[in-house]
Amino acid sequence: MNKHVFIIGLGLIGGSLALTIKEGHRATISAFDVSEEQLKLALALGVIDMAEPSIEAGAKKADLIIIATPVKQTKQILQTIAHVDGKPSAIIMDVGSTKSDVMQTAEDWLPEGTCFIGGHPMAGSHKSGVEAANKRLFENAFFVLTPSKRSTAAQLTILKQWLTGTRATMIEMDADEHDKIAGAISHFPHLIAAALVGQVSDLSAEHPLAMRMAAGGFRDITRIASSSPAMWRDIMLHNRQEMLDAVDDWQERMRQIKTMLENASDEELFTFFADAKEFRDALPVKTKGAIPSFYDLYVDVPDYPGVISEVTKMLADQGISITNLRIMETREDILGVLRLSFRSEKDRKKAEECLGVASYPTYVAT
Ligand SMILES: NC(=O)c1ccc[n+]([C@@H]2O[C@H](COP(=O)([O-])OP(=O)(O)OC[C@H]3O[C@@H](n4cnc5c(N)ncnc54)[C@H](O)[C@@H]3O)[C@@H](O)[C@H]2O)c1
Ligand SMILES: O=C(O)C(=O)C[C@]1(C(=O)O)C=C[C@@H](O)C=C1
Repeated sequence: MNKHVFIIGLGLIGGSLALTIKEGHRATISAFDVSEEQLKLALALGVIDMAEPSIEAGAKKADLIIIATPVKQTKQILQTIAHVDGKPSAIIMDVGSTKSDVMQTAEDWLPEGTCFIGGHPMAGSHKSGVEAANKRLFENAFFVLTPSKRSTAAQLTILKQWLTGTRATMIEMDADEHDKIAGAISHFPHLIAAALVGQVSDLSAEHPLAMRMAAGGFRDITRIASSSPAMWRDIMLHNRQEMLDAVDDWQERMRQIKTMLENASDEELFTFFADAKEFRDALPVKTKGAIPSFYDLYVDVPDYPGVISEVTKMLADQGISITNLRIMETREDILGVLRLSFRSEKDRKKAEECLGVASYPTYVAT
């Protein structure tokens, strides 16, 4: 019999999951979203098969329910679902960036025997909405699952089968440990990115050139400050203690840096940067996960008219598709002024070979 998947909150993550499930399963996928616009768009883009008029209507018939709203709403939705007379075999999951509060709400509200498994794909974007949904978003990323008293090993296996199309690496983790790690590698960096933007924003009131001069370094470290403010407000409030601890730790680090600067301690400053570089360089580059790889290739091209079309034609002649092209405004630490993005490592390798034959130096950023 045809299975039914119901997604609540059809934005970037809900939409991307719908696309991955569609690929691997013959299931009807329906969704509910408070935004009718999102539902209309999702239907037009073929992301879902049908829109539901309410949470109750979709939850009643679903085999798999995915809650993909901001975390504050997820907790309210769990309370709504608790009153729905759904299929006894249904699996309910969420995709929220914080886990402890959500797991506690499921435990407090869902009736005995209802299956709930927490989820968090460690991949995303600063973009929101179903228009940004992408079936490859989770490829090679970690997908954290937090099983609970409300789930069995067999149900966890079924859920993993539903999620095979993500091509993500499933890992199981306790909610508190998840929140500690995600707090350090995702939540706190968003706080710092926004604070850095605030610092430059204040500076540009007096020095308007600051905004225009902002180059690769500032752009790289602050890309995530363009994310949804509502989503990040909720994440901060749902991982508040970890954030408070991280702020304390950060203040202590800043105090140490201040001392190094006051004392002009060149050796200590060198060690500070060298230690950071060593750890950062050791992060995996080929797989997604803590830091996603985008299959980018930097090409050092001479400065003459028509050079970009020469490069793109060369790749097109070899049947290699480019998913994105950017002319770098500054060279920074990367040689090459053209950044080409590809869909896969295989395409990037082919492009590297093709451009190498034509004597264009190419570089892969690590
Ligand atoms: N964006 C990321 O990088 C990322 C990555 C992993 C996990 N997450 C988590 O995934 C969840 C969704 O994030 P997103 O990036 O897809 O956000 P999004 O803004 O793209 O989508 C959220 C959707 O939920 C809908 N919504 C809000 N309240 C609702 C309600 N009460 N009922 C039904 N629909 C409602 C919104 O209209 C929107 O369409 C969040 O909990 C977030 O923490 C985000
Ligand atoms: O790439 C981005 O824009 C993200 O912010 C993705 C990111 C992250 O911090 O790494 C954001 C939130 C998530 O819960 C998981 C992934």
